[in-house]
Amino acid sequence: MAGVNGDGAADAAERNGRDPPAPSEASVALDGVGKTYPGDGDGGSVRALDDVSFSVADGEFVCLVGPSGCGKTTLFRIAAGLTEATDGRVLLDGTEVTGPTTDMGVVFQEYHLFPWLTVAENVGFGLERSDRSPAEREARVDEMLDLVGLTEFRDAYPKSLSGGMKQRVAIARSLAVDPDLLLMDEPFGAVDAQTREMLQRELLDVWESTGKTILFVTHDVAEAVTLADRIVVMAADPGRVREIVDVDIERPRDRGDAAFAERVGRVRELIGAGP
Ligand SMILES: Nc1ncnc2c1ncn2[C@@H]1O[C@H](COP(=O)(O)OP(=O)(O)OP(=O)(O)O)[C@@H](O)[C@H]1O
Repeated sequence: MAGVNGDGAADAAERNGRDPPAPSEASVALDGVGKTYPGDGDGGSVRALDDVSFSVADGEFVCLVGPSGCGKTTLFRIAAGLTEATDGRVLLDGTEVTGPTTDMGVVFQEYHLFPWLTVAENVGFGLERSDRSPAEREARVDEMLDLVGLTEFRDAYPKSLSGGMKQRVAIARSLAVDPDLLLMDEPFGAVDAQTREMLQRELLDVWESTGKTILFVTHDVAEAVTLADRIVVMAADPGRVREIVDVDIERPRDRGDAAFAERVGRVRELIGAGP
C-alpha cells in the first residue's frame, strides 16, 4: 500500500496541528479496490472500479469527485461495507471492513429519517443498542441537537422540517454514536443552493469541533474545493483515481479568491479529461 497516504495527508495533519500520520495510522485506507458487476446473463460485465488506492488520515476531510458513472457510489458503498469489493480491501483504523459498522457514520442524499419518530428519537436511534444509560443517551442527543442547531425542534416530526433541517438531523444521528469516520454521499444534493452553502459552513464547524475524519462524495466541484483538505478526482471506464488534488487554502475559503478559482479549474479539467 506504499504511497497511498501522500504528502497531502501530512500537510492536512500539520494544518490541524497534529503530527503527520504514518500510513498505517490512516483512519480509512482503500487498498487496490476493484469491482466488477456481473452481466445480466448475456455477458457484458461492468468493471466499475479498478485498483483504487488512497487513504484518509485521522481528522482529514477528503472529497471524492468524478464524471458520472466513474464509480463514486460503488466506492462509497464498498467503503461503508454495504457492497463487497471484487478485489482489494478497505481498512478502518487498520482493521478490514467486512460489513456495516457503527465505527462509521453514513449520510446519504436521501435523509432516511423515520417519519414516525421525533427529531430527538431519530437522533437517538443508533444509541438504543449502545450500553449508555437512558440519561446518558438523552444527554448525548441533546449535545448532538445543540451541535446542529436543532434543540428547539427536538419534539418535531420530520414532515414538518425543511430539507436542510432533515439533513442536519441525519448528520446529528450519524454523529451520535461517535463514529471514527463520517462517510457522506451527496448529502447536500437535494437542497437549494443557499441552504447548501449554509450546510457546508455548518459541516465545517462540526468537523472542526469534533475532529472527525470525513470522506464526502459530491458532483459539485466548488463544494469539494470549499470543504476538502484533498480532492480525489476519479476517471471512468474503468473507475479509477486520476489524481489527488491538494487544497492548501486557509478556511474559511472565499469563492471569489484566485486560488479557489484555480483549484476549481484544475479539478474540472481533470474531470473533463476523458478516459
Ligand atoms: N448494481 C449494478 N449492476 C451492474 N452495474 C452497475 C451496478 N451499479 C453500478 N453499476 C455500473 O457501475 C458503473 C459505476 O456506477 P456508479 O453508480 O458507482 O457511478 P457514479 O460515479 O456514482 O455515477 P453517478 O455520478 O452517475 O451517480 C456504471 O457503469 C454503472 O452502470
